[in-house]
Amino acid sequence: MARTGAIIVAGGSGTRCGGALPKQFALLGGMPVLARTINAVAAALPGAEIVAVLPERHADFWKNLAARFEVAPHTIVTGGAERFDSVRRGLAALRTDPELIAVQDGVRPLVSAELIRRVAEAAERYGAAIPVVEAVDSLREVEEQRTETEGIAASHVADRRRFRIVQTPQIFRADLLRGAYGAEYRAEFTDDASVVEAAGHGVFLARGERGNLKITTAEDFILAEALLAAREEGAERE
Ligand SMILES: Nc1ccn([C@@H]2O[C@H](COP(=O)(O)OP(=O)(O)OP(=O)(O)O)[C@@H](O)[C@H]2O)c(=O)n1
Ligand SMILES: C[C@](O)(CO)[C@H](O)COP(=O)(O)O
Repeated sequence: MARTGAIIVAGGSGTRCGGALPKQFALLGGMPVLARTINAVAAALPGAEIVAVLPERHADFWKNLAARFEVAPHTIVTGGAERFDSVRRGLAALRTDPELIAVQDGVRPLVSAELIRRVAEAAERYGAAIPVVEAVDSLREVEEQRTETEGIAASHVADRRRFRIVQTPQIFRADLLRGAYGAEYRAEFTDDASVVEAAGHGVFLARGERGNLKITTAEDFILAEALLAAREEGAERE
C-alpha cells in the first residue's frame, strides 16, 4: 500500500444537528465521535500521518477531551469557513510527504477498515477514488421550489439508477489533490471529488457502505448508536 496521509475534517459547527457542542465532540457509545473516526482511520491505515481539522474555538477543548480517551496519534490544525477551507488547511499541515491523501469527514465514525482500504487501493490505481452507495428511495428532481409553502408544486421523477450517494474517505494521489485545491472556492465544491473533477481529473467510484453514516442531524445519533451496538454485539459473538 502507498504511503498515505489522512486529513480528518471536523471544523464545522454542526448547525443541522443542534446541541450545545458541535456534533463531532458529542459522545457516541461513550466516546467522542471524532475520536472514533480518528481511530477507525488509524486502524485501517497503520503508520499514516493524521491531521484533524477543528473549529478554532474548540482546539483547546479537543486537546482536553481527547486526553480522557484512547485516541490514535494526530496533530491538530484549525479550520476555515467552508469545508473546502478546512481541507486546504489540513493539506498545508501535513508534515510527511505521502503519496496518497485521504480526506475523511470527522462525523463518519462508523467507517470500516475494509471500505477505507478498498478506496485506497482504487486511488492507487486510478489517482482519485471515492466511496458511493446506490439510492434506495425514489428520487424526484425539483423544477420549481416554493419556499413560502411546505410543498413543491413542480417536479419530475429521476432515474435513480443513474445516481449514487457520495461518502468519505475520498482518496487521491497527493499531487493531484494539492493541485486541485489551488482553485478558488466555488459553491458546488461540496466534497473533494468535485474539486478534483473541476481540475480536470476523473474520479473512480468505489463501493461504499450504507453503515458509513454521516452524522448530520440529531436522529443520526440514534441510528449510529444502534449500528454501533449491533456491530459490537456481532464482534462479541465471534
Ligand atoms: N467549515 C467546515 C465545515 C465542515 N467541516 C467538516 O466537514 C464534515 C462534513 O460536514 P457537515 O456534516 O456538513 O458538518 P457541519 O458543517 O458541521 O454541519 P452543518 O452544515 O449542519 O453546520 C464535518 O466533519 C465537518 O466538521 C469542516 O471541517 N469545516
Ligand atoms: C463530503 C460529503 O460528506 C460527501 O457526502 C458531503 O458532501 C458533505 O456535505 P455537507 O453539506 O457538508 O453535509
